[in-house]
Amino acid sequence: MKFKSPPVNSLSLDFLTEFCISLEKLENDRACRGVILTSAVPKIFSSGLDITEMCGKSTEHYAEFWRAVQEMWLRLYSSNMVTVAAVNGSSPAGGCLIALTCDYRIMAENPKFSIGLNEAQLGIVAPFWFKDTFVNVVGHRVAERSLQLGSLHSAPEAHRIGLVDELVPEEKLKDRATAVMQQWLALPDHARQLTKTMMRKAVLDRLVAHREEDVQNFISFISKESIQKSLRMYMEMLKKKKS
Ligand SMILES: CCCCCCCC/C=C\C=C\CC(=O)SCCNC(=O)CCNC(=O)[C@H](O)C(C)(C)COP(=O)(O)OP(=O)(O)OC[C@H]1O[C@@H](n2cnc3c(N)ncnc32)[C@H](O)[C@@H]1OP(=O)(O)O
Repeated sequence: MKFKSPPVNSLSLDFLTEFCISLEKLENDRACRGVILTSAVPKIFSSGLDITEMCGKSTEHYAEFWRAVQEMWLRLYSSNMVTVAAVNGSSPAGGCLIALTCDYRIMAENPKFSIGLNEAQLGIVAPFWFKDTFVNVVGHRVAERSLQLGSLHSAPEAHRIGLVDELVPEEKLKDRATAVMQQWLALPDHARQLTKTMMRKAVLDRLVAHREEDVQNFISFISKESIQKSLRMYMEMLKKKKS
């Protein structure tokens, strides 16, 4: 599956809805046992949640948007398919979450590409299920430091801390992702799927049990004037960086 929402594959409500529909179709297709996620946009895997969806909108819109973010994560983290992220560009925040939610991450070894949960840099807080997914990949200490600092890690550093499983030259990314997929698909599906469920169930159950509470927390957090101001300033900073 190739993300193609230029300029930066930001995760808008439309993007998330289409992503979930595509994932559901693949999940229901018995002939499909695995999916490789990558980007058709040069240099960017995904720029994370679309900030414009979280600025100056109604409470109803925030609720709908956040439910779509939750749905994307719940479907991908609990997928029966083998999921491999072929990270061919930068991947901050929600983009990093997508990669973390997969079974395996391969990143192009370009030191200009960065990845991480940088929410703190925007003055926002990564929700508990972003944090749980991160901890499950890199461990508590690395996750804590990285989250508090809102670190964006260069590709080599991301590999060193275990955020990505391997680095390959960009031109070899597709072949390597295919080889990894074949390796994972060589196992009997039922054994691999039950193991995956066992490893991820507690974290998935936690969001399922607190889903509506999480929506309400998001709404009250994002509606605060101080948070809206931080997001507006961040968007302005992104635009200024260009000029
Ligand atoms: C107490 C507990 C409560 C818990 C409550 C939970 C609250 C949680 C709330 C939110 C969680 C959010 C997670 C996120 O994912 S937030 C998004 C974070 N993303 C980023 O920080 C990335 C920002 N973007 C960049 O760093 C760069 O754009 C980059 C991706 C590196 C690409 O750089 P470049 O190629 O140079 O492109 P430009 O910067 O020029 O960008 C092109 C245009 O795209 C716009 N843009 C970029 N990113 C986003 C985005 N995420 N959303 C919307 N729009 C984005 C950018 O402004 C440019 O627009 P324009 O051409 O009009 O100037």
